[in-house]
Amino acid sequence: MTIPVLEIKQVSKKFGHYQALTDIDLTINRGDIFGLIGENGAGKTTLMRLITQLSPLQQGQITLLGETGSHYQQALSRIGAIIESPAFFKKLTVAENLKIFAIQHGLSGSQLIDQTLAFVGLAEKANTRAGRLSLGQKQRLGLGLAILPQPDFLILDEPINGLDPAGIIEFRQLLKRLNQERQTTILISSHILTELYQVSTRFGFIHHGHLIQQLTKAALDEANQSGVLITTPMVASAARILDQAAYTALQVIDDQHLLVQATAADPAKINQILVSGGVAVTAINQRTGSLEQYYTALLRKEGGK
Ligand SMILES: Nc1ncnc2c1ncn2[C@@H]1O[C@H](COP(=O)(O)OP(=O)(O)OP(=O)(O)O)[C@@H](O)[C@H]1O
Repeated sequence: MTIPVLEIKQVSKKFGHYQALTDIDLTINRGDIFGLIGENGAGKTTLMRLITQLSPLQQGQITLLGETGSHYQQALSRIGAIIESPAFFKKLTVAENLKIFAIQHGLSGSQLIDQTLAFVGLAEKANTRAGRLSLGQKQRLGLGLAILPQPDFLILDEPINGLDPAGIIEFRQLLKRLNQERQTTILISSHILTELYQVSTRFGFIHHGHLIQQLTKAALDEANQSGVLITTPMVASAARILDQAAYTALQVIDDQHLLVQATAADPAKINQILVSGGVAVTAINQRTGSLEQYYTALLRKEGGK
């Protein structure tokens, strides 16, 4: 059964005359890891700030964990968030930071703190001042603070920024464990699309404040099928000729690109068929689909509108 954790309806946001978000409709269901993708300034942080009420909602409706209006605050106590950089007291130790956060949130028990330290891999740094942690350890402390209240829903804005490759992998594993072991639903933004692809179960693309597309990982994989990518100024003729030559799984990506969706297709043979049919081929490549390619193609389409 799908249970919505977050329902955003027709949300728009303006800063003065600047329209930062326009008519956003988005539902995140329990168990999702929702990857939010967009260029710098697209509106990702603004959306997260609206959800967490760090910024006032001007237009539209947001329902969080089934609550809206005057009960929204109650729902907020059941979520964890890292928006922009994680905030903590630099002069206090890691354990003291967690303790203060626990007190602020009406949580008690050193067991919870120990558990959280172990979960984020900071048990050995419990008595280190937070300001002395490495960047990756700081990110983990940020995550520790966010998950301390055992939230149902976690909002993470660029949580892996600045991490080294090993740190990124560790962070990914932490998020997957949270999702699988504690059924935590996660909304995460990142510019590292290879990483976002690994961790997310659904994706949403924001462009100039519009949510231009949402899709599941399965749908993305299907749309992103590997195959042979043909670049040609004669896409329509190329498609007709290949169809006649029994290449039926064809995807016209845009007016310059055509994909033959068959992993076993031979680029040299396809090239020969096209050239002998009088089609000019600018380039022909074996393609392995990726989130990055999908996103680039989506932006190309948006740019062409
Ligand atoms: N408080 C504010 N006042 C005025 N403009 C703002 C404010 N906050 C955000 N904006 C503008 O709204 C737009 C969206 O910003 P936002 O921070 O949401 O983008 P983003 O998608 O998170 O980008 P990035 O990937 O760079 O973090 C930007 O053009 C930004 O300059």
